[in-house]
Order: sequence, then structure tokens, then C-alpha cells
Amino acid sequence: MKPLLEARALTKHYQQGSVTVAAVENVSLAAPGGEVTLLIGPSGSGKSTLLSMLGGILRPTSGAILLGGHEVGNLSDRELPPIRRRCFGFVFQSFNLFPFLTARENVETALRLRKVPAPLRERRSAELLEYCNLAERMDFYPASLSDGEKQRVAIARALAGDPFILLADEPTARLDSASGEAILEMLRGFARRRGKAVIMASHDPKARSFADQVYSLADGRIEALERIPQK
Ligand SMILES: Nc1ncnc2c1ncn2[C@@H]1O[C@H](COP(=O)(O)OP(=O)(O)OP(=O)(O)O)[C@@H](O)[C@H]1O
Repeated sequence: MKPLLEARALTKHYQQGSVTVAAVENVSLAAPGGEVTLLIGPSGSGKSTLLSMLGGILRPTSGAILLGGHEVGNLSDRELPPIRRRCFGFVFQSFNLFPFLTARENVETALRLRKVPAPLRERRSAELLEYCNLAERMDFYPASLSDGEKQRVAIARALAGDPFILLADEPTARLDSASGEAILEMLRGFARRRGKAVIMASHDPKARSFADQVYSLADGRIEALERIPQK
């Protein structure tokens, strides 16, 4: 299948005083729709930096990023944010929910950002939370939710813009084994059923069995690419 997102010779160097840190070096990858792409590698191998560049949060030092075949890596600071909102959803290990908003209101903020009219926002946020098995928890504040539920709210929020690509950085790191598995199942379902690309960085040994391809990073470089046979 044609990749939804592609990186070609992507490189990021951080300057720390007189020292240059090569966080990502010459990385090429392709993330097809319908598949989960997993990034693994030791701490400091460049996974988060790579995800941030793929999602247009961080500018590469060099290389190209293609979204649906179109180069987006060189767009201006004004052009990039609307494309990021339209095409990407982000999930982080720390959930990043607003503590003073309910689950539903947290999802609604993402819809408001995308200029969805108010009556539609309410319905759409309820649908998204139902999709994430949170129908009973919509009016709860984050403090009254389990960590697994919080992450499902974060996923509902990430899906608010109906993104083509979902980027997840260690989405199960703070979760117990069963909640983590539920999240991985949900991410895989999103890719498979909706034909979207999920790109996830994870240390979780279980993540592998939910992936279609695994890129192993070491010192900012790709050491191996493995296809996981479909079950
Ligand atoms: N803002 C920054 N300034 C300077 N160096 C940075 C910065 N962010 C990351 N680095 C360095 O870049 C390298 C890659 O870091 P990155 O966080 O991408 O790795 P990671 O694989 O995601 O690690 P972890 O699994 O611990 O999150 C590391 O050497 C890190 O110290």
C-alpha cells in the first residue's frame, strides 16, 4: 500500500554549546495506511525526536517528510499548523489532559480548535468517547478516571480531527498491563478498520504483537526493519 507518511534521509542535530548531538541521522521510513508502525530502541536512540519531526512539531536539520506524497518538511511556520491539525493526532505517555475539564470537555477543546460548531461538538465528542469505550465516563474529571481511562480520553481527543496519522509516544508507559493492552488494541483497531497510519514509539514488549512493522533505532539510526506476519 502507498505510504501515508514517508521520511527520507531525515536528520536532526541539536546544538549544545560547541557540541552537536546527532539525535536522528539519515532515517528513512514509510508508514502505510491500515498499519501500525512501531519504533523501538534504547533510551536516547531518537524515537521522540523522530516522532516530533514526523508530526511537524520539530523542524528537521535536513531530509524530507512526505504526507500523501507531498513534501511538507519545508512548509512555513504559518502553513504547517493547519496541516498538522488536519492530518495528525498525537498521544503522549503523560495523557496531557486539562484537569479542570471533564472527559467530554477535553475532547470538545480539540473540536473547537478545528472550528466545529457547538451543537455538533457535543455530539461528536460523545461519539468519540463511546468509540473509546468511555460512554459511562463522559462527565468525569481526569482525577476521577483510571490511568487507562485517561489515556482513552486522550485517544478520543487525538481522533477529534479525524486524522490520517496517529502519532503515539510511549502510550502505555504509565499503564498496567491490561490497560496497556486495551490501548494497543484500540490503536491497532483504528489503523485496521479506518485505514489510517499509526506510528508509535514504545518500550512495551507487548507493543510488538500489535505492530505490522518494527523499526529498530540505535544512536539515531535505523538498524533494522522487520515485518510482522499478520495473525
Ligand atoms: N532539546 C534537545 N536538546 C539537545 N539534545 C536533545 C534534545 N532533545 C533530545 N536530545 C538528545 O537527542 C537524543 C535523542 O533523544 P530522544 O528523546 O529523541 O530519544 P528517545 O529514543 O525518545 O529516548 P527515550 O526513550 O528516553 O524517550 C538524546 O541523546 C537526547 O539527549
